[in-house]
Amino acid sequence: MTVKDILDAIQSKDATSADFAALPLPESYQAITVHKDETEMFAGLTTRDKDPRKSIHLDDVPVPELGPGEALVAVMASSVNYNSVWTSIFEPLSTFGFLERYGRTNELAKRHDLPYHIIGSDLAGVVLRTGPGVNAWKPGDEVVAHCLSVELESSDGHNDTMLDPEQRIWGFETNFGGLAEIALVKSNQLMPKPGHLSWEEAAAPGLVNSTAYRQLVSRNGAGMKQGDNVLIWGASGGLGSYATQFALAGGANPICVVSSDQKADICRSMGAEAIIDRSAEGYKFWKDETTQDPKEWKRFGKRIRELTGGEDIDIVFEHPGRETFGASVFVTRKGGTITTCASTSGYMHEYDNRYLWMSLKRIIGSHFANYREAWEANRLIAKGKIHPTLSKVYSLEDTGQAAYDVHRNLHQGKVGVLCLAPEEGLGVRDEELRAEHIDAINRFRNI
Ligand SMILES: C/C=C/C(=O)SCCNC(=O)CCNC(=O)[C@H](O)C(C)(C)COP(=O)(O)OP(=O)(O)OC[C@H]1O[C@@H](n2cnc3c(N)ncnc32)[C@H](O)[C@@H]1OP(=O)(O)O
Ligand SMILES: NC(=O)C1=CN([C@@H]2O[C@H](COP(=O)(O)OP(=O)(O)OC[C@H]3O[C@@H](n4cnc5c(N)ncnc54)[C@H](OP(=O)(O)O)[C@@H]3O)[C@@H](O)[C@H]2O)C=CC1
Repeated sequence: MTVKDILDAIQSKDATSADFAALPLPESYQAITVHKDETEMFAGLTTRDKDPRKSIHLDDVPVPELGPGEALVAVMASSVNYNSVWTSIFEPLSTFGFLERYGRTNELAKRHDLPYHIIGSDLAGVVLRTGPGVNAWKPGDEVVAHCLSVELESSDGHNDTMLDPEQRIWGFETNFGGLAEIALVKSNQLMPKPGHLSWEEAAAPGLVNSTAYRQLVSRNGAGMKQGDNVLIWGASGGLGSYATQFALAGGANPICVVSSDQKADICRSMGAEAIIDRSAEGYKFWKDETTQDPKEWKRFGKRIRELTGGEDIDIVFEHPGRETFGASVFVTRKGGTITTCASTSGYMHEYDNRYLWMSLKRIIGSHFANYREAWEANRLIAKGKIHPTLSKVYSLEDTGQAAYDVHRNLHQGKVGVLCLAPEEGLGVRDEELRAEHIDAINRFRNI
């Protein structure tokens, strides 16, 4: 039995759940990995010079044992997230530390502590097997998986599953991720695959869409409301392309920051009007490595006021971090909110606290999304209210190049990866809904 037999079953129109359940599992499968004995390979290099193409491997790996409450999924497609870039350059720390720590928690979790890390935090595919106690899903179900892995044995996470003390991001802080032909997930990560999308389109939004939903829309994040001026950094990037859609769909006013004409055009085509090209306008918030330039914050704020008819920002959707955070705090209106989920350019932020406290602003930390938020975000995709922002699609063996593109900011929106899917465009079940939204679905393709 090989993965080819699994693919044949997925592509046959008449395979039943019983047929999938009867398929023997292969002994091994292909997966994108990083290796524990290579974690020092980039020592001494700058972040920019660490090349994911050198650390990312395509390996044959054994199928992991299936535990209670878990599912093995045949992965048709996945996508590249920035967390896989971090893993592949071993920053800010090697993810093998996460796997070791997880492995120490219980007997079953020991499976995750291996000398290789199968990465990837998105998937679209078909359930192959479910473990004891799983009733909601069965072999043959077409699914996407969100990346929240929690144990929920502590009451801390019972109101908001992101607050579980054993909260992990699947494929980053756990093993057996989605950039592979088969993945292991907790069954509570599974959600129905939106029927109007192909495998690679369905695999694209998961992580970033859910994160943007919590960070911007949810009451756990900024709780955006109609009319809010929302400053969105990287507005055509992974997170930003969903934040922009949420702002527009929610009646807010996105002020989109991008770094090229092409990206400005993408934001315009999504429906945004207020756009700032940070490259063309040359903002330099730091005079040198340790000194910021408040004059540049003011120039940036003035530009925002020009675009808003004199208004300041209600919500900043932050993730670049050190480079932009001082400006973000400054341009926020009295009582406004800066919500942050990342620090791509550096995690030791500096800002002038007088502008925060004197103007009663708030900084909110946000991370991925809880079970419910991830489900709500996926529902919006399934209803055609929010669309995938898939640009380019790579083969599994070219994942290193795909991660390189994201690391070097050469990409637009989301970058997809075909895992078992032999070509793009497969897996669409609802042609009618697709036809209704085809332009929006294709907006980012091949640019
Ligand atoms: C969905 C996608 C998301 C993304 O893409 S996010 C971007 C990628 N992610 C990242 O870049 C984050 C990577 N992770 C990290 O960098 C680290 O993961 C953290 C900095 C988040 C945490 O580091 P850690 O080593 O796990 O925690 P500690 O707090 O540095 O050390 C733990 C030790 O510190 C003790 N401790 C914690 N809180 C307190 C306290 N309040 N007072 C005293 N001690 C404390 C603990 O007990 C423990 O101790 P003991 O080492 O002895 O076990
Ligand atoms: N905590 C969480 O749950 C999550 C955290 N993240 C983190 O968020 C960050 C962004 O992820 P994602 O959106 O997928 O990545 P992308 O690279 O797809 O998009 C980020 C965009 O931010 C802009 N940007 C990058 N650096 C800077 C800078 N120095 N100043 C201003 N703008 C900048 C770029 O747009 P442009 O050049 O057009 O301005 C870029 O396209 C990563 O660090 C990632 O790890 C992501 C998802 C979830």
